[in-house]
Amino acid sequence: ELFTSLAHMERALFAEREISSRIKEYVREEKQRLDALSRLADELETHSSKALENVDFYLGNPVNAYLFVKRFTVDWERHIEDILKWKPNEEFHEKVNKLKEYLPTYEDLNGAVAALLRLQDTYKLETEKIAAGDIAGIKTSELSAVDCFEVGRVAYNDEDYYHTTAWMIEAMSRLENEKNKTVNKSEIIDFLAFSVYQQGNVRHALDLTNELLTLVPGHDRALNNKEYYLKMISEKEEKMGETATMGEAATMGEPAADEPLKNEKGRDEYKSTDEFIMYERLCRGEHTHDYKDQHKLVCRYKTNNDPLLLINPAKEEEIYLDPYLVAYHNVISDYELAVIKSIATPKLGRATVHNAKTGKLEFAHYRVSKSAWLRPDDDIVVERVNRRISAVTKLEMDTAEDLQIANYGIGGHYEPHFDFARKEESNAFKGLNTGNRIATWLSYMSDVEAGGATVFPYIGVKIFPKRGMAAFWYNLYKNGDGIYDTRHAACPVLVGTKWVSNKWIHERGQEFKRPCGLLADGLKKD
Ligand SMILES: O=C(O)CCC(=O)C(=O)O
Ligand SMILES: [Fe+2]
Repeated sequence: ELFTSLAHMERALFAEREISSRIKEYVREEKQRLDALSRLADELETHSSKALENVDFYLGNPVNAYLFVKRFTVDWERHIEDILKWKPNEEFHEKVNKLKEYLPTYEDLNGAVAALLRLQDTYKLETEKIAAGDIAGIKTSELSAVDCFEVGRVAYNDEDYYHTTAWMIEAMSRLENEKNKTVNKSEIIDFLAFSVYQQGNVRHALDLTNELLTLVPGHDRALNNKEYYLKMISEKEEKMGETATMGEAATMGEPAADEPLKNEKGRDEYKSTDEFIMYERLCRGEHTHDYKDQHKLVCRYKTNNDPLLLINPAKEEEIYLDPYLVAYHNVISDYELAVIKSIATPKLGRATVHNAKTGKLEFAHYRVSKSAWLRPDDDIVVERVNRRISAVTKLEMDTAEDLQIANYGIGGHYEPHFDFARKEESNAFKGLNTGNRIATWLSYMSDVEAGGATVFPYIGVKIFPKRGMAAFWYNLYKNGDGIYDTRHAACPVLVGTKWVSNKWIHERGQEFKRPCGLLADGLKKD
């Protein structure tokens, strides 16, 4: 009796000890979870308060924009969701889920990567430099191996094997230097092998697949692919005949392993036209044309004997003589710009701009019309600006078309076009009843940190935006013919945001200001 009872007691003591250690284990796990949550909260707080200090600066950078979107898609799914799910608290989850509505999605991730890759192409940015946090000399966050890997993966899903290869190679090289590896080497090789195969480099794909198999010996897909690649190579060798040696035959007609083929898929024919090539060169700020009249260009104070300009002359800089193209510096004040920006409301329009929410390029212009929502003072400011434009250009201001305001985000651009209607589009401005667009006044309402130039590919002119500056040119000769050399485009914004407004001036009403002529001339205003 005593003996059994003692045995019971002893078992009870063991149980007591076990309960204690279970509790301790539970508390340790809870602490870990709370530590992780608290680290996460700190991280989100640090990040958001730093970004909120200067939102335009922060989100105006394509790398920051990508990293921001990535943290709420890929990172969230990989690391954050688990921490939050662990021991759920319903009220907490309900609140977090509500806020998630405002967070970026995978669609945004695709958009951010697409913008980054488009900018990489237009501005010829090296993958290595972007990853090292250098965008055309502007310092940004560095990318980790997994950051590069995710860029490559988005490109891969888009069947863009050229960029997949470049970014996976960069991920590999970043991985070598990482103390805490952010991604598995085998995952990178897996994508890389397939993308170099898609680019036509079977031998390189085979080498990579062998490397993958040394890392993950039983990898099913790699084993299958290896067999397939070997078969392709031996078929090719047979075709090459007996004259070539084995090694040569296998690589003949293929690029060297370190020289991936450029994938042409998705690049429409337009992109290889002279015009597009010139457009991109000008966007990069390259010199494309020698201008024979360069020495004739002057800068001058312009008053046109108009009282408004006598007290405050326009600072005119000639850019081109035929077609006549000039810039006016500090011609619109910061206050006026602020008012014009504030009255811009989004409406469907006609330019390709970057939608920050979807990350896509879409048609959207901001249109200002003289309607009820204009505050009385705003109206006066718009009138005042129009009055100044009229004084400077010596043209009548018309209200046939509303002031068009465009806000381009990262990657936002507008491909080459004419502002006037061509003969075959005789109906273009019919409804307006004011004729064709005789001239364009383009106001720059913001500085742009990098990119975003207005370029004229036929004459080799590039104008880099400056806040308060305006560009002015005639679209039509005096006889009404269109001036085709005015074809122009807005380059993608590389860093920053770009605000412009277009004031189109029409033919009607200019009868005394700029009389018609019989000839295709009359480019000079005086
Ligand atoms: O934004 C620019 O630089 C040019 C815009 C333009 O050409 C237009 O809106 O018609
Ligand atoms: Fe235009």
